[in-house]
Amino acid sequence: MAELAQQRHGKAKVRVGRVWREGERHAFVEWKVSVLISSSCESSFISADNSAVVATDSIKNTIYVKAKECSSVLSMEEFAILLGEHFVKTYPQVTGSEITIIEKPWEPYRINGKIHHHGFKLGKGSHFCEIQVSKNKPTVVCSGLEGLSVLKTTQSGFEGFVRDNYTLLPEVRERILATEVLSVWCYKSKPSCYNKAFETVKQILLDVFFGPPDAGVYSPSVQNTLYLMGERVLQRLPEIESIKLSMPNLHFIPVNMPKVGVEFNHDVYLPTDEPHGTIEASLTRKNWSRHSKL
Ligand SMILES: O=c1[nH]c(=O)c2[nH]c(=O)[nH]c2[nH]1
Repeated sequence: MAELAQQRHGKAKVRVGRVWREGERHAFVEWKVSVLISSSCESSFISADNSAVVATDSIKNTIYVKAKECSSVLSMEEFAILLGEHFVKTYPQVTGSEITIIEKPWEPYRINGKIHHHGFKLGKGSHFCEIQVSKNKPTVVCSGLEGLSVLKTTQSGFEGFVRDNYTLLPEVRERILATEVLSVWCYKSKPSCYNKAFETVKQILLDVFFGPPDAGVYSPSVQNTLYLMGERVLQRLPEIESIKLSMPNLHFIPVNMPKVGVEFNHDVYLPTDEPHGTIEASLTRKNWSRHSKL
């Protein structure tokens, strides 16, 4: 005979994106929420009687319901407390709950000291370079930026694409646009300072992605935004010969579960990394000639 010494169940790593759109500036958080509840449901383990089990699927749904109910911005600690209390208060058989939340450190984008109304950035991105030295060819100098995560909570849509028997995606003029920018550019002449050129390119990419801090700029597709970002770099930095941009479309899926009281109103999202759209392009100057691997 075995003794059931301890048991818990719950749902782990439930991803939630929450946007609050009151006021002129949007607030946004991205959380990964895990819940474990202690409850008297030993009989589920021992004798296959599930009558006391709060399904882990319901636990997951509850996270989205509570995120929806939070009508103004709150800290993850406050959210965890109200979520944990919900399980303990709602179900007589639940004696305890453990809530763990990890928050992605999205921060509002700042342009010249002004806070962007709906643009967010994660980290700074890394600077890298790729140099090719040959005996009988000029040295090729390419620099790059990787891991620059950016997100805007509005001013993005995607319409007018192919609709056929395989299409489910609705056309939208309002969605979250999130990506992690990877870019490599190659020089045709030496800039006065490589580090300064890197900072300028990064600033241009960010400025074109986000648009002005108050109104932003509408993105009709990742493709168009990517092109405009690269084009602006070639316009502003004559020493750059070509630029490649790769921008995954990191989907924020609307959470719409009317049966449990979550009607999507551009507020609660399921953030995803995989699968993601893959959008990439290389831009060169019109009279560009030198061989490059771009
Ligand atoms: O900006 C986008 N470009 C696409 O090619 C695409 N495809 C898709 O499903 N969503 C999007 N969004």
